[in-house]
Amino acid sequence: MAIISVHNLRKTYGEKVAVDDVSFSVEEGEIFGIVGRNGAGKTTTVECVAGLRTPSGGTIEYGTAIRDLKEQIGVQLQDCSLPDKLKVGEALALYASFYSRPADWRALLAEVGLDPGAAFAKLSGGQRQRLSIALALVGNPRVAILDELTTGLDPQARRDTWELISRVREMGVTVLLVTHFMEEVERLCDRVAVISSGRVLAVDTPDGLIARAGGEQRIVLTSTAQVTALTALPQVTGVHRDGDEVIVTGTGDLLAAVVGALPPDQLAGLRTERITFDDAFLALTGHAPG
Ligand SMILES: Nc1ncnc2c1ncn2[C@@H]1O[C@H](COP(=O)(O)OP(=O)(O)OP(=O)(O)O)[C@@H](O)[C@H]1O
Repeated sequence: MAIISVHNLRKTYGEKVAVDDVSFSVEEGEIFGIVGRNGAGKTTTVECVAGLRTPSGGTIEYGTAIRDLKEQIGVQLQDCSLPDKLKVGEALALYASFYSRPADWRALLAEVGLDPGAAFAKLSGGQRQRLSIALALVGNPRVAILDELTTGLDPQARRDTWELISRVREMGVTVLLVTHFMEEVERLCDRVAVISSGRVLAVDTPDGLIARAGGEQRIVLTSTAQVTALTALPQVTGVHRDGDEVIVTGTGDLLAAVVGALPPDQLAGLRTERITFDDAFLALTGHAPG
């Protein structure tokens, strides 16, 4: 049963079409990713889902678990900011007072690993993001919308935040995650909608999207390899140099074809690489994420 179903969503700001035609459904209990580069329409889409913006067209349906958007959809939007001197515990207590059935905010703070006595100004980037997750959860929502949570975080803080997002799902909260980090999508999301210029290009599992990239494989060789011998192979779809390496992409039995086409001394350092969600994104949208 879908907890959120978006049908042909459109949102314009004057002449500007921010969201052109977006449709997707989020199942209860999943982490659903919305991925696309800057300006693709991700934030506008989730703001419409959260009831913070009025769509210009299309419909958004909610499952029976959502009776009141404000109560049952918790939102963490980009750039959370609070008064410098406000303490973490005070912020949680204040936000809890907005809801009819708030979570136990002390337990929530323990879960995200924050000291209730810490002042907002003293928090690191990662701690601020953990606070924003706690604020999104304090109303005991059924769905949490998390928008670009890990942008600007160092790798450790990003990994900690990913762990926390997994725990949010384990608490039974459905997560709608906006991101342009492909690694985040691969690690966290059950399914993902790829958005470009206000339109959905694909909705699938991360693995499904990778498979859609044409079942392409990639082989990396040292730069002494004879590129012309490779481009003539029917299995090869692309050859390009990247610094000291030659990257060969293709389909079918690419490895055997490449090994057969080159003398052994040119096969030194040969390795095969897994196609990543990054590659799939590139194949779908024609441009790199971010
Ligand atoms: N209030 C607004 N008024 C006018 N244009 C807007 C407004 N909000 C967003 N836009 C424009 O709509 C388009 C989609 O913006 P949106 O913020 O939804 O994209 P996004 O995918 O979330 O991008 P980002 O990753 O940069 O946040 C952009 O071109 C943006 O400049």
